[in-house]
Amino acid sequence: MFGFIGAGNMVSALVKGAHANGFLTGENCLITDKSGISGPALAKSVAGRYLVSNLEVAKQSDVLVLGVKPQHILAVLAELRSVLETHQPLVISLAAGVKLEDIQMTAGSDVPVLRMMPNVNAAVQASMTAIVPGQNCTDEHIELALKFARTFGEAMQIQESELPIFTALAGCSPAWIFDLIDAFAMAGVKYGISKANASRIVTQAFLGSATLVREATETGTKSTANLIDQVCSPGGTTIAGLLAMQAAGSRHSAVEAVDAAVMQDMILGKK
Ligand SMILES: NC(=O)C1=CN([C@@H]2O[C@H](COP(=O)(O)OP(=O)(O)OC[C@H]3O[C@@H](n4cnc5c(N)ncnc54)[C@H](O)[C@@H]3O)[C@@H](O)[C@H]2O)C=CC1
Ligand SMILES: O=C(O)[C@@H]1CCC=N1
Repeated sequence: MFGFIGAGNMVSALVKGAHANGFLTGENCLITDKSGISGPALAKSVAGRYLVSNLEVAKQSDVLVLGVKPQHILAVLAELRSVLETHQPLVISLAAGVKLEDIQMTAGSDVPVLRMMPNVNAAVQASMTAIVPGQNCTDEHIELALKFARTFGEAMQIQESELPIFTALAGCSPAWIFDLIDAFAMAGVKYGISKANASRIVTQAFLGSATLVREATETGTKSTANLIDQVCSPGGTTIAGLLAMQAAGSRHSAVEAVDAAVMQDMILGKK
């Protein structure tokens, strides 16, 4: 049985993806949340069960996914500690920043705990998800977590020290990419194209470009630099635009975004 505490943006995306895959069904999915609004709606959408109590969900779950904000996760775990110690479900934390050490200490020293960092693209089964197992996780726990994560996209096991940068590059980057898509679409609007058409055009450009990069790098045929050269005709429109974009700080702004996200991860971990 999979239990979810919190039914906000991330859990909704993840449950939707795993349900579309057929992994989560009405039979193996329990959901609760504090608002009492998003939880019942999410449970209904996947024919799962909504329970009002975090404790009840913890008691009935073999895998317990904590989808509350980082600021709330330790309080939620503390409230569940005695049930977790007796029942020992695999506890999966989605929280950015909050360290395994703190999760373990609050959940109980024998409880298997694991950090998972998915992203909102899980809703369309296109997440890039990392897992970091805690000291009590067996090979079976790790396999189960990877199997679960692969129902809503790609997954990899990493070290906890790599999680801040993974969170920036995979967890946060969808928002940055949505913002870029919106910015290019607005430029289209400036030149008289409707926002809907401009968004459609730009979205297809992002999709196609990502697909091409993946194919070229997986087959080892071309690097991203080769692909850039392929589009920039000498004296052409692309090189003029690319140099303008770089002069405006596009490369630097990508690094700045990552630096700020990594810094915020550290701040969340200290709270
Ligand atoms: N939104 C995203 O793209 C990603 C979020 N995450 C992580 O996922 C977690 C959830 O983030 P979001 O879904 O964006 O937040 P959200 O604010 O959309 O959802 C939080 C949910 O937790 C529930 N909640 C709050 N306190 C509770 C309590 N005491 N008991 C039961 N339910 C409670 C709320 O009712 C709500 O359903 C965070 O820890 C975040 O770091 C990780 C990767 C990506
Ligand atoms: O903004 C956040 O803190 C969460 C973690 C990664 C994406 N959203």
